[in-house]
Amino acid sequence: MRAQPAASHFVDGRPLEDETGAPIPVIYPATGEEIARLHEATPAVIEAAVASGVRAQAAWAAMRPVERARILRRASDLIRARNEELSLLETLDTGKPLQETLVADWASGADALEFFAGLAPTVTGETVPLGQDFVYTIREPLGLCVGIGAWNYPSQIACWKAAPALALGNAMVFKPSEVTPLGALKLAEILIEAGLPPGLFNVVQGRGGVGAALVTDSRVAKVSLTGSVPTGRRVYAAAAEGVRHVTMELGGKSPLIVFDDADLESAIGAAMLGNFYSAGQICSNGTRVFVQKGIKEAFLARLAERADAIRMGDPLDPEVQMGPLVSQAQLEKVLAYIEKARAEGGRLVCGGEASVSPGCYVQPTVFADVTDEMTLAREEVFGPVMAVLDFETEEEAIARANATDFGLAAGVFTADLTRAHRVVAQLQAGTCWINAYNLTPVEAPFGGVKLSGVGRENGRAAVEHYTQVKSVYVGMGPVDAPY
Ligand SMILES: NC(=O)c1ccc[n+]([C@@H]2O[C@H](COP(=O)([O-])OP(=O)(O)OC[C@H]3O[C@@H](n4cnc5c(N)ncnc54)[C@H](O)[C@@H]3O)[C@@H](O)[C@H]2O)c1
Ligand SMILES: C[N+](C)(C)CC=O
Ligand SMILES: [K+]
Repeated sequence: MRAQPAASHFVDGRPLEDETGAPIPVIYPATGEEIARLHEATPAVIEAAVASGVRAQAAWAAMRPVERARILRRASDLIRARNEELSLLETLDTGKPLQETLVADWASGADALEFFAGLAPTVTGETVPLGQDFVYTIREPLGLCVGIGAWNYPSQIACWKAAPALALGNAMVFKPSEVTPLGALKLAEILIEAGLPPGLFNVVQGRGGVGAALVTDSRVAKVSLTGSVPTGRRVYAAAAEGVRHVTMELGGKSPLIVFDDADLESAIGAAMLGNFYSAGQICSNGTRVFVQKGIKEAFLARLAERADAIRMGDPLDPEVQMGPLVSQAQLEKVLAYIEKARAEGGRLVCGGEASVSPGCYVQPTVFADVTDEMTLAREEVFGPVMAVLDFETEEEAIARANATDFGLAAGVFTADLTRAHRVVAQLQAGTCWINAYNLTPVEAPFGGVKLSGVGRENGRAAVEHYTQVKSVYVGMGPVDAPY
C-alpha cells in the first residue's frame, strides 16, 4: 500500500520537496508497512513558508469577510464530497478504523471551516461613547500564525486551527506531527482548489526541531499547539521570548463521575467511548471513572461484557470498531502502563494484553480498585486503558476528581440534574459533559484549565484567540493643552 504525496511540503500554493531534509518514514500502524517517505523541512523550506505567509497575509486581511468565508465554505464542501477518499488516507496515517474516520475526522474539519466561514462576517468592533468624543474598536487579524499538531486527530487538528485563523484574516504555517503527516497536505491542496490565494496555508514537515524553528521566528505572531504538557511548556516558553499569542491544547487525566442513580447502560457506553474510541488516543478521555460504591460491581460486570464484545482488527474492515495504536512506540508505552497498573495492585477486569499481531494492537483494558496514588490514576496513558475508582459521597468525588494538575475535561452521570449542575460548577475542567461524554461539536469552545492548556478552540471563543483589538480614540473638539 502506498500513499506517497506529490512532495513533503506545501508552500506558496504548490507542493515543495527538498530531499536534503532528514527522512520521515510514514508507517501504517496496522501492518507496520511504510506507506510513504517524506523529508523534514530544511531552513530553506521554513524560510519559503514563512516568507510566503507574510507576503500573502496583508491582501487576505484586506478582503471582505464574506469573500474569505466563501472560499472556506467551498473547501468544506470539497472535503465533504471527498470524505471517503480522505478518511481512507486518515486511516492509513493513524490506524484508526474507517468506521471512525468516516464520521469523526475530516467531517469535523469540514464543520470547522463551515462554522468559521459563517462566523467571520459577524465579527465587528464596538463603539464607546465619551461625551462628544468616542472610541471605536477594530478586531484585526494577528498576522502569521503557526499551527503545530498532535498525531491522534491530524486532519481535524489542522482544520480546527486553519479555519479560524484564515476566516479572521490570518495566514498559517502548519507543522503536522511527524507520526501522521499526510492529512494536512490534503487540506492545503483543497484550500487552493477552493480559491485560497497561495501562501496563506503552508504545510512544512518535521520533528520538534522544525516546530521550534517556527515558534521562534520573529515574523510569527501566534502559536497554536496541540500536544502533550511537556511539549506545551517548551513551546509556550519559546513563544514568550517574542511575546507571541498562544493557544495550548494539551493533555488530560479527566474524571468521569457515575452516581448510583445514573442510567447504567448510558454511563457504561460513555465510559467506553471515553476510553476506547480511537484506541483511547484522545486528549479529553475520561480515564478516571469514579463509580459510586453501591453500583460498582454491576457497572464492572456489564462493562466487561460490553468491552469483550468490541470488534478489533483490520481498520479498513467496515465492521471493525477498534484498530491499533498509532505506533510501536505508543504500543510499548501503553503496555508499560498496564504492567505498572498490575504491579501497583490494580484489579484487571478485562483486556490487558497486546493482541492481533502484526500491528500495534492493545485490547480494551479495564482496571478496577484503582486508587488516587496509582500511576494509572495520575498519568496520561493515551491508550485503551480505563481506571475505575470507587467513591461514596458527592463531596469526596469532586475533591478527588479535582486532585490533578490537568484540567481538560470532566463528565457527570446522574438522573438528578440539580446535582449534575452543582457538581459541574465545582469541577476544574475546560469542558464538562452531563449525561454525555467526549462530544466536541465545533460550535462549542474547547480547551483546558490548569496544565491542560490556555486559550480555546472552536465556538465564538476562538475569535479572541485569532484577532486582537485596536482602540481608536476620536477627538471631536479642540485639544485642551495646559501649555
Ligand atoms: N487538548 C487537545 O485538544 C489535544 C488533542 C489531541 C492531543 N492532545 C495531546 O497531545 C499528546 C499526544 O500527541 P503527541 O504525542 O503528538 O504530542 P507531542 O507533544 O509529542 O507533539 C506535539 C507536536 O509538537 C511538536 N513538537 C515537539 N517538540 C517541539 C518543540 N520543542 N517545539 C515545537 N514543536 C514541538 C511535535 O513534532 C508534534 O507536532 C497527548 O498529551 C494529548 O493529550 C491534546
Ligand atoms: C478534540 N478531540 C477531543 C476530538 C480530540 C482530542 O484528542
Ligand atoms: K503513521
